[in-house]
Amino acid sequence: TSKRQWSLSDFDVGKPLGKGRFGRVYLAREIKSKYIVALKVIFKEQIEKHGLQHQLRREMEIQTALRHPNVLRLHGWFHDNERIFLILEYAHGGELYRQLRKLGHLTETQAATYIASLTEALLYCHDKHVIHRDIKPENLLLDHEGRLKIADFGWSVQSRSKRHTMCGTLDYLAPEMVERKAHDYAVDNWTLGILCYEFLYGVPPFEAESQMDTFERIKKIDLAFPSTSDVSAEAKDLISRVISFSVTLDDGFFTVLMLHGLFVQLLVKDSSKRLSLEKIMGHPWIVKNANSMGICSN
Ligand SMILES: COc1ccc(/C=N/Nc2[nH]nc(C)c2C(=O)Nc2cccc(NC(C)=O)c2)cc1
Repeated sequence: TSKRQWSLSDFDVGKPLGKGRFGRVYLAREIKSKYIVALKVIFKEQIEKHGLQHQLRREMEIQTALRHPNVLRLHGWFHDNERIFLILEYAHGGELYRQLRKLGHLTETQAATYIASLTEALLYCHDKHVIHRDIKPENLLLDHEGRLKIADFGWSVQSRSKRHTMCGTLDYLAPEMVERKAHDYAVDNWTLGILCYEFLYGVPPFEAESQMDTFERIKKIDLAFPSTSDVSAEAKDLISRVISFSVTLDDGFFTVLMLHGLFVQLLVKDSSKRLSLEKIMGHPWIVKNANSMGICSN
Protein backbone atom coordinates (compact mmCIF):
# COMPACT_ATOMS: atom_id res chain seq x y z
CA THR A 1 0.00 0.00 0.00
CA SER A 2 2.85 2.42 0.67
CA LYS A 3 3.60 2.67 -3.09
CA ARG A 4 0.16 4.19 -3.89
CA GLN A 5 -0.40 7.93 -4.10
CA TRP A 6 -2.75 8.65 -1.21
CA SER A 7 -4.91 11.72 -0.58
CA LEU A 8 -7.31 12.87 2.12
CA SER A 9 -10.28 11.86 -0.07
CA ASP A 10 -9.23 8.20 0.36
CA PHE A 11 -10.16 8.37 4.05
CA ASP A 12 -13.14 8.86 6.35
CA VAL A 13 -11.56 10.81 9.21
CA GLY A 14 -12.97 10.05 12.66
CA LYS A 15 -12.37 11.19 16.25
CA PRO A 16 -9.12 12.84 17.33
CA LEU A 17 -6.91 10.41 19.28
CA GLY A 18 -4.57 13.01 20.69
CA LYS A 19 -2.73 16.26 20.14
CA GLY A 20 0.90 16.60 19.12
CA ARG A 21 3.44 19.43 19.16
CA PHE A 22 3.15 19.55 15.38
CA GLY A 23 -0.48 18.53 14.88
CA ARG A 24 -3.04 15.90 15.85
CA VAL A 25 -3.66 12.18 15.43
CA TYR A 26 -7.08 11.05 14.15
CA LEU A 27 -8.79 7.69 13.85
CA ALA A 28 -9.49 7.13 10.14
CA ARG A 29 -10.76 4.47 7.76
CA GLU A 30 -9.45 3.92 4.22
CA ILE A 31 -12.70 3.97 2.27
CA LYS A 32 -12.07 1.21 -0.33
CA SER A 33 -10.53 -1.39 2.01
CA LYS A 34 -12.38 -0.23 5.16
CA TYR A 35 -8.96 -0.57 6.85
CA ILE A 36 -8.71 1.37 10.13
CA VAL A 37 -5.61 3.55 10.55
CA ALA A 38 -4.32 6.43 12.67
CA LEU A 39 -3.82 9.57 10.58
CA LYS A 40 -1.17 11.87 12.04
CA VAL A 41 -1.46 15.46 10.75
CA ILE A 42 1.72 17.59 10.92
CA PHE A 43 1.62 21.28 9.98
CA LYS A 44 4.38 22.20 7.52
CA GLU A 45 4.63 25.72 8.96
CA GLN A 46 5.44 24.23 12.39
CA ILE A 47 8.08 21.93 10.90
CA GLU A 48 9.67 24.75 8.87
CA LYS A 49 9.61 27.06 11.89
CA HIS A 50 11.70 24.53 13.82
CA GLY A 51 13.84 23.55 10.80
CA LEU A 52 12.87 19.90 11.15
CA GLN A 53 12.10 19.05 7.52
CA HIS A 54 15.11 16.75 7.01
CA GLN A 55 14.64 15.08 10.38
CA LEU A 56 10.98 14.37 9.58
CA ARG A 57 11.92 12.93 6.18
CA ARG A 58 14.58 10.70 7.79
CA GLU A 59 12.15 9.52 10.52
CA MET A 60 9.56 8.71 7.83
CA GLU A 61 12.07 6.80 5.70
CA ILE A 62 13.14 4.83 8.78
CA GLN A 63 9.65 3.98 9.97
CA THR A 64 8.43 3.04 6.46
CA ALA A 65 11.34 0.60 6.11
CA LEU A 66 10.86 -1.11 9.49
CA ARG A 67 8.67 -4.22 9.53
CA HIS A 68 8.41 -5.80 12.99
CA PRO A 69 5.42 -6.85 15.15
CA ASN A 70 6.57 -4.53 17.94
CA VAL A 71 7.22 -1.49 15.74
CA LEU A 72 4.23 0.64 14.74
CA ARG A 73 3.92 0.54 10.93
CA LEU A 74 4.02 3.69 8.82
CA HIS A 75 1.93 2.54 5.83
CA GLY A 76 2.48 5.67 3.74
CA TRP A 77 2.06 9.42 3.68
CA PHE A 78 0.78 12.33 1.58
CA HIS A 79 0.63 16.13 1.89
CA ASP A 80 -1.33 19.21 0.83
CA ASN A 81 -0.24 22.86 0.87
CA GLU A 82 -0.09 23.24 4.61
CA ARG A 83 -0.08 19.73 6.11
CA ILE A 84 1.77 16.39 5.97
CA PHE A 85 -0.35 13.28 6.70
CA LEU A 86 1.22 10.08 8.06
CA ILE A 87 -0.84 6.90 7.58
CA LEU A 88 0.06 4.96 10.70
CA GLU A 89 -0.97 1.57 12.10
CA TYR A 90 -3.84 1.94 14.58
CA ALA A 91 -3.09 0.49 18.04
CA HIS A 92 -6.42 0.17 19.81
CA GLY A 93 -5.06 0.06 23.34
CA GLY A 94 -3.39 3.46 23.14
CA GLU A 95 -0.41 4.54 25.23
CA LEU A 96 1.18 2.00 27.57
CA TYR A 97 1.78 5.04 29.81
CA ARG A 98 -1.96 5.30 30.48
CA GLN A 99 -2.19 1.63 31.49
CA LEU A 100 0.84 2.07 33.76
CA ARG A 101 -0.71 5.12 35.44
CA LYS A 102 -4.05 3.33 35.80
CA LEU A 103 -2.52 0.18 37.33
CA GLY A 104 0.23 1.97 39.30
CA HIS A 105 2.72 -0.73 38.37
CA LEU A 106 2.68 -3.85 36.20
CA THR A 107 2.92 -7.52 37.17
CA GLU A 108 6.28 -9.21 36.60
CA THR A 109 4.72 -11.20 33.75
CA GLN A 110 3.52 -8.01 32.02
CA ALA A 111 6.79 -6.14 32.66
CA ALA A 112 8.93 -9.06 31.44
CA THR A 113 6.71 -9.49 28.36
CA TYR A 114 6.97 -5.79 27.44
CA ILE A 115 10.74 -5.73 28.06
CA ALA A 116 11.19 -8.86 25.90
CA SER A 117 9.07 -7.28 23.11
CA LEU A 118 11.05 -4.03 23.34
CA THR A 119 14.34 -5.95 23.29
CA GLU A 120 13.29 -7.90 20.20
CA ALA A 121 12.20 -4.68 18.49
CA LEU A 122 15.52 -3.02 19.40
CA LEU A 123 17.53 -6.04 18.18
CA TYR A 124 15.67 -5.67 14.87
CA CYS A 125 16.22 -1.88 14.75
CA HIS A 126 19.91 -2.11 15.72
CA ASP A 127 20.32 -4.78 13.04
CA LYS A 128 19.05 -2.09 10.64
CA HIS A 129 21.38 0.45 12.26
CA VAL A 130 18.44 2.37 13.67
CA ILE A 131 18.75 3.77 17.19
CA HIS A 132 15.44 4.96 18.56
CA ARG A 133 16.89 7.21 21.31
CA ASP A 134 13.45 8.27 22.43
CA ILE A 135 11.91 5.20 24.04
CA LYS A 136 9.59 6.26 26.85
CA PRO A 137 6.15 5.11 28.02
CA GLU A 138 4.48 7.84 25.92
CA ASN A 139 6.01 6.38 22.76
CA LEU A 140 4.84 2.86 23.51
CA LEU A 141 1.40 1.86 22.27
CA LEU A 142 -0.63 -1.31 22.79
CA ASP A 143 -2.67 -3.03 20.06
CA HIS A 144 -6.06 -4.69 20.61
CA GLU A 145 -4.33 -7.85 21.86
CA GLY A 146 -2.09 -5.95 24.29
CA ARG A 147 0.99 -6.31 22.06
CA LEU A 148 3.55 -3.53 22.54
CA LYS A 149 4.30 -1.20 19.58
CA ILE A 150 7.18 1.29 19.55
CA ALA A 151 5.79 4.46 17.95
CA ASP A 152 6.97 7.96 17.18
CA PHE A 153 10.43 7.56 15.75
CA GLY A 154 11.45 10.99 16.94
CA TRP A 155 8.01 12.59 17.27
CA SER A 156 6.32 12.69 20.67
CA VAL A 157 2.53 13.09 20.58
CA GLN A 158 1.05 15.00 23.46
CA SER A 159 -1.78 12.87 24.75
CA ARG A 160 -5.08 14.49 25.80
CA SER A 161 -4.83 12.68 29.14
CA LYS A 162 -2.81 14.45 31.87
CA ARG A 163 0.76 13.71 31.03
CA HIS A 164 3.91 13.81 33.09
CA THR A 165 6.30 16.26 31.50
CA MET A 166 7.87 13.61 29.32
CA CYS A 167 9.33 16.05 26.86
CA GLY A 168 11.13 17.86 29.66
CA THR A 169 12.03 14.83 31.76
CA LEU A 170 15.60 13.64 32.00
CA ASP A 171 14.60 10.38 33.67
CA TYR A 172 15.33 8.30 30.59
CA LEU A 173 18.61 9.93 29.61
CA ALA A 174 21.64 7.64 29.83
CA PRO A 175 24.83 9.03 31.41
CA GLU A 176 26.47 9.53 28.03
CA MET A 177 23.51 11.69 27.05
CA VAL A 178 23.55 13.56 30.34
CA GLU A 179 27.27 14.18 29.94
CA ARG A 180 26.57 15.13 26.32
CA LYS A 181 28.65 12.18 25.17
CA ALA A 182 27.89 10.62 21.81
CA HIS A 183 24.99 8.26 22.34
CA ASP A 184 25.06 4.87 20.78
CA TYR A 185 23.28 1.56 20.85
CA ALA A 186 23.99 1.41 24.58
CA VAL A 187 21.50 4.25 25.09
CA ASP A 188 18.61 2.07 23.98
CA ASN A 189 19.84 -0.70 26.30
CA TRP A 190 20.11 1.75 29.17
CA THR A 191 16.53 2.93 28.56
CA LEU A 192 15.32 -0.69 28.81
CA GLY A 193 16.68 -0.81 32.36
CA ILE A 194 14.94 2.46 33.20
CA LEU A 195 11.65 1.26 31.72
CA CYS A 196 11.85 -2.13 33.47
CA TYR A 197 12.23 -0.31 36.77
CA GLU A 198 9.32 2.02 35.97
CA PHE A 199 7.08 -0.89 34.89
CA LEU A 200 7.65 -2.63 38.23
CA TYR A 201 7.77 0.35 40.61
CA GLY A 202 5.51 2.82 38.77
CA VAL A 203 8.17 5.57 38.78
CA PRO A 204 11.52 5.91 36.93
CA PRO A 205 14.59 5.11 39.10
CA PHE A 206 16.27 8.53 39.02
CA GLU A 207 13.22 10.71 39.56
CA ALA A 208 14.13 13.74 41.65
CA GLU A 209 12.84 17.17 42.60
CA SER A 210 14.90 19.12 40.10
CA GLN A 211 16.46 18.33 36.76
CA MET A 212 19.88 18.91 38.26
CA ASP A 213 19.21 16.29 40.94
CA THR A 214 18.13 13.82 38.25
CA PHE A 215 21.34 14.65 36.34
CA GLU A 216 23.43 13.88 39.42
CA ARG A 217 21.54 10.69 40.22
CA ILE A 218 22.01 9.38 36.64
CA LYS A 219 25.71 10.21 36.65
CA LYS A 220 26.21 8.43 39.95
CA ILE A 221 23.89 5.58 38.94
CA ASP A 222 22.19 6.23 42.24
CA LEU A 223 19.90 3.18 41.87
CA ALA A 224 17.80 2.16 44.85
CA PHE A 225 15.09 -0.51 45.09
CA PRO A 226 12.32 0.38 47.56
CA SER A 227 12.21 -2.47 50.11
CA THR A 228 8.42 -1.96 50.37
CA SER A 229 7.76 -3.53 46.97
CA ASP A 230 7.79 -7.30 46.50
CA VAL A 231 9.77 -7.20 43.26
CA SER A 232 11.71 -10.41 42.65
CA ALA A 233 15.50 -10.59 43.05
CA GLU A 234 15.82 -11.71 39.41
CA ALA A 235 14.06 -8.52 38.23
CA LYS A 236 16.39 -6.35 40.33
CA ASP A 237 19.35 -8.32 38.96
CA LEU A 238 18.29 -7.61 35.36
CA ILE A 239 17.71 -3.90 36.01
CA SER A 240 21.03 -3.31 37.77
CA ARG A 241 22.93 -5.46 35.24
CA VAL A 242 21.50 -3.56 32.24
CA ILE A 243 22.00 -0.14 33.78
CA SER A 244 25.50 -0.87 35.11
CA PHE A 245 26.34 -2.62 31.82
CA SER A 246 25.61 0.60 29.95
CA VAL A 247 27.82 2.52 32.35
CA THR A 248 30.57 -0.14 32.03
CA LEU A 249 30.30 0.33 28.27
CA ASP A 250 30.56 4.03 28.90
CA ASP A 251 33.59 3.82 31.25
CA GLY A 252 35.45 0.72 30.07
CA PHE A 253 34.67 0.35 26.38
CA PHE A 254 33.84 3.80 25.17
CA THR A 255 36.59 6.28 24.77
CA VAL A 256 34.95 9.54 23.89
CA LEU A 257 37.46 12.17 22.90
CA MET A 258 35.89 15.48 23.65
CA LEU A 259 37.85 18.52 22.55
CA HIS A 260 36.41 22.02 22.94
CA GLY A 261 33.10 20.38 23.90
CA LEU A 262 32.73 18.85 20.44
CA PHE A 263 32.53 15.11 19.96
CA VAL A 264 35.68 14.16 18.16
CA GLN A 265 35.32 10.42 18.00
CA LEU A 266 33.64 7.45 19.63
CA LEU A 267 35.89 4.39 19.87
CA VAL A 268 34.21 1.21 21.04
CA LYS A 269 37.14 -1.01 21.93
CA ASP A 270 35.09 -4.17 22.11
CA SER A 271 31.93 -4.00 19.97
CA SER A 272 31.04 -7.56 21.03
CA LYS A 273 30.26 -6.07 24.45
CA ARG A 274 27.42 -4.13 22.85
CA LEU A 275 25.27 -7.20 22.41
CA SER A 276 23.73 -6.89 25.78
CA LEU A 277 20.29 -7.16 24.11
CA GLU A 278 20.88 -10.90 23.55
CA LYS A 279 21.90 -11.17 27.21
CA ILE A 280 18.57 -9.58 28.19
CA MET A 281 16.65 -12.18 26.14
CA GLY A 282 18.52 -14.97 27.92
CA HIS A 283 18.21 -13.50 31.43
CA PRO A 284 16.50 -15.88 33.92
CA TRP A 285 13.83 -13.27 34.81
CA ILE A 286 12.85 -12.84 31.13
CA VAL A 287 12.97 -16.59 30.37
CA LYS A 288 10.82 -17.32 33.42
CA ASN A 289 8.25 -14.48 33.14
CA ALA A 290 7.94 -13.25 29.55
CA ASN A 291 5.01 -14.52 27.48
CA SER A 292 6.49 -15.95 24.28
CA MET A 293 3.71 -14.48 22.13
CA GLY A 294 4.33 -10.97 23.49
CA ILE A 295 0.75 -10.88 24.75
CA CYS A 296 -0.41 -11.05 28.36
CA SER A 297 -3.92 -10.42 29.68
CA ASN A 298 -4.10 -7.64 32.23
C1 LIG B 1 -7.50 9.07 24.93
O1 LIG B 1 -7.69 7.67 24.84
C2 LIG B 1 -7.10 7.04 23.78
C3 LIG B 1 -7.15 5.65 23.77
C4 LIG B 1 -6.55 4.97 22.74
C5 LIG B 1 -5.92 5.63 21.71
C6 LIG B 1 -5.28 4.86 20.65
N1 LIG B 1 -4.31 5.37 19.92
N2 LIG B 1 -3.76 4.60 19.02
C7 LIG B 1 -2.82 4.96 18.08
N3 LIG B 1 -2.57 4.12 17.08
N4 LIG B 1 -1.64 4.66 16.25
C8 LIG B 1 -1.29 5.84 16.75
C9 LIG B 1 -0.27 6.73 16.08
C10 LIG B 1 -2.00 6.09 17.92
C11 LIG B 1 -1.86 7.28 18.74
O2 LIG B 1 -1.11 8.18 18.38
N5 LIG B 1 -2.54 7.32 19.88
C12 LIG B 1 -2.50 8.36 20.81
C13 LIG B 1 -2.08 9.64 20.48
C14 LIG B 1 -2.10 10.61 21.45
C15 LIG B 1 -2.53 10.35 22.71
C16 LIG B 1 -2.96 9.05 23.03
N6 LIG B 1 -3.39 8.88 24.32
C17 LIG B 1 -3.66 7.68 24.92
C18 LIG B 1 -4.15 7.78 26.34
O3 LIG B 1 -3.49 6.63 24.37
C19 LIG B 1 -2.93 8.05 22.08
C20 LIG B 1 -5.88 7.03 21.71
C21 LIG B 1 -6.48 7.74 22.75
